[in-house]
Amino acid sequence: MKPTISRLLQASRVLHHENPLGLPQKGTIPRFQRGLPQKRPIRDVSHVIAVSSAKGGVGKSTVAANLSLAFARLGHRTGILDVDIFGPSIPTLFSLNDSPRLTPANQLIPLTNYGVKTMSMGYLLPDDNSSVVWRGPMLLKAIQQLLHEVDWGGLDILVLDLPPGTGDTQLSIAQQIVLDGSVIVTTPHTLAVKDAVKGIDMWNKVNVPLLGLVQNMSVFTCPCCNTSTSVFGGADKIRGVCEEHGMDFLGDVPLHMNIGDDGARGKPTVVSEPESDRGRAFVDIARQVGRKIGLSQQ
Ligand SMILES: Nc1ncnc2c1ncn2[C@@H]1O[C@H](COP(=O)(O)OP(=O)(O)OP(=O)(O)O)[C@@H](O)[C@H]1O
Repeated sequence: MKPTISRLLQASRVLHHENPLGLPQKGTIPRFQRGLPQKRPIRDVSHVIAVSSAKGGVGKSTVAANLSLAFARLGHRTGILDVDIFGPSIPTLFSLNDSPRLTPANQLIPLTNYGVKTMSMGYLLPDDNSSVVWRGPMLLKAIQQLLHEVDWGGLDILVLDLPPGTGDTQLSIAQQIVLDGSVIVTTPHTLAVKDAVKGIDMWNKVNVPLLGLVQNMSVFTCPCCNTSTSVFGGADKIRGVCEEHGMDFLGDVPLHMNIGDDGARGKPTVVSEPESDRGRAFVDIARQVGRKIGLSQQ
C-alpha cells in the first residue's frame, strides 16, 4: 500500500517534533532507556573510544585496528572490541580465529596478537563463512554480553570497532557504557561525508563527545610516476565539516595498496610497516586521541 501524503506528513512530524529517540526530557525516564540495563563502565578498562562512521566501507575497521596497535606501540595496555556483529573484521585483521575460553565466572577471555587483546563475534561463529541472521533483540543481547562479559584483565584503553549506521548498535552502546568519545572516519567522497555528518549528529544526540575526524583513502600517489591524485575529491570538504561542527581534524590516511594488503594478511600497517608515512599517520592520530582523553603519555 502506498503511503498517503497525510501519513507521510504525520511520519515527518514524528521524526522532527516528537523526540523519536526518546532523548532526555526534564523529569522523565528517556524512552530508549526504559527496560534497558543501566549505563556502567566496562570493568578493568580505564578509557573507551568508538571508531565509527555512518557509511560502510570507508575504513573504520582498518583505522580501529591500526589505532589499537598504535596505542599498544605507545606503551598502553590496549584492547579492541569488534562490535560489528554481522560483519566482523577483527579476526582477519589480527589473524586470529580460535574460540575464546571462559573464566570460572563465565567471562570470555580475549585472544591476543601483536600485544593487543581482542574480542569479536567472529570468534564465536562455527567458521569463517557463517553468517549471523538475527533480529534486533538478539543483536542487543549479544552487544550487551560483548560489552560486559569479557575479562579484559586491566586495560588503559579499549577501542570499539563499530558497524556502519546510526541504529541499534550505536544507540545501545551509548546507553550501556561510558564512552570517552568517538572518532569519525570518512573518505572525502560526497556520499561518505554526508553520512559522516549524520554520524556526528547521532553522537551529539546521545551526548557522546566527538574526538575528531580521520580522513581515509584521500590521496593516492602513483608508485610509477609519483603523481598524487585526490581519488574521492578534495580534502577541503572534510576540514569544512570539522570547522562547522567544532571538531578536530585528526589526520589523513592515504589510499595505499599496502594498507589493504597488510589488513588482508592479518598484519596491519602499524605492525607491518610502522616507519612508513602511513604507519606514522596512525601513530600520530593515536597520540592526539590519547592526549584528548587524558591517556597518560608513555
Ligand atoms: N587507506 C587505505 N588504503 C587502501 N585500502 C584501504 C584503506 N583503508 C581501508 N582500505 C580497504 O578498504 C576496504 C574497507 O575497509 P574496512 O573494512 O576497514 O572498512 P569499514 O568501514 O570497516 O567497512 P564496514 O562498513 O563494512 O565495516 C578494505 O578492503 C580495506 O583493506
